Amino acid sequence: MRASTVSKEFAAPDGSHTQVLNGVSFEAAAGDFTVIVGPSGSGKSTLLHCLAGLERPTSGEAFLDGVNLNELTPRARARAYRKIVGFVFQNYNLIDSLSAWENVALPFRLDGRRPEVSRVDAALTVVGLASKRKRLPSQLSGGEQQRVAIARAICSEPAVLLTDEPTGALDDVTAQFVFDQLKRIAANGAAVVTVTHDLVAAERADRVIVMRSGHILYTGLPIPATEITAIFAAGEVSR
Ligand SMILES: Nc1ncnc2c1ncn2[C@@H]1O[C@H](COP(=O)(O)OP(=O)(O)OP(=O)(O)O)[C@@H](O)[C@H]1O
Repeated sequence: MRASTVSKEFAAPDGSHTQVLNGVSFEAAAGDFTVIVGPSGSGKSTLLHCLAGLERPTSGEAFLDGVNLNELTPRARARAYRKIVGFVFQNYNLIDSLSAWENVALPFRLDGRRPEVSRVDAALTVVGLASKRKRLPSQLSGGEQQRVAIARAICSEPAVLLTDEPTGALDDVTAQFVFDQLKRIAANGAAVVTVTHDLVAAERADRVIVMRSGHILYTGLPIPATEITAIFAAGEVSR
């Protein structure tokens, strides 16, 4: 997945405009676990939404498997996303009336296919929820619901996995576990892109992107959390 000079401007009802992304470019390579960090409001989620096709960039392009998404019809774009991209966003989008297992199996049903039982079971095992597979979302904690959403996203073995704060509702140990799983999914060949506020966890990624005010200020190998904080504060790369 590649973003090329992506900009995004939001229009307010009073006619004013907010420039949220300013010509952002980067590539998330297959096999890499890329983490996006930045202060609150720096444009991380907006970037992820543009990559996920949920927001249309004001200008710039996003490429999936080398295909420019702007050049596809909405239907072809939706199909490309369903086939290639998995998402975990902040509101986990679980269906209340379905069990954890059924929620994880949902993408198969939406695709008109019978769920592959072994894959659904394996995905729930990866996130440590095999024993709670029959529970409804309302019978799970927030962190467990988040992990069901992760299991659902990884179940279809997407080539690109986009996750927004996947560990936001988790304790440190479980968060580390989830990060390790994301890293493993990348090591198995997917391009995994994760937005997080966890700067220490970011040190374990393959690549880090540091954003501020809609710009990418650093992209490269992981750097210590203290250096990232310095970039947030100074607005420039400290090395
Ligand atoms: N639909 C919208 N209309 C207007 N402004 C928006 C909209 N969505 C986001 N913004 C603004 O864009 C800026 C970036 O938001 P975004 O959610 O991308 O930031 P973020 O870095 O993910 O922040 P956080 O870490 O707090 O989740 C914010 O100032 C936000 O208020």
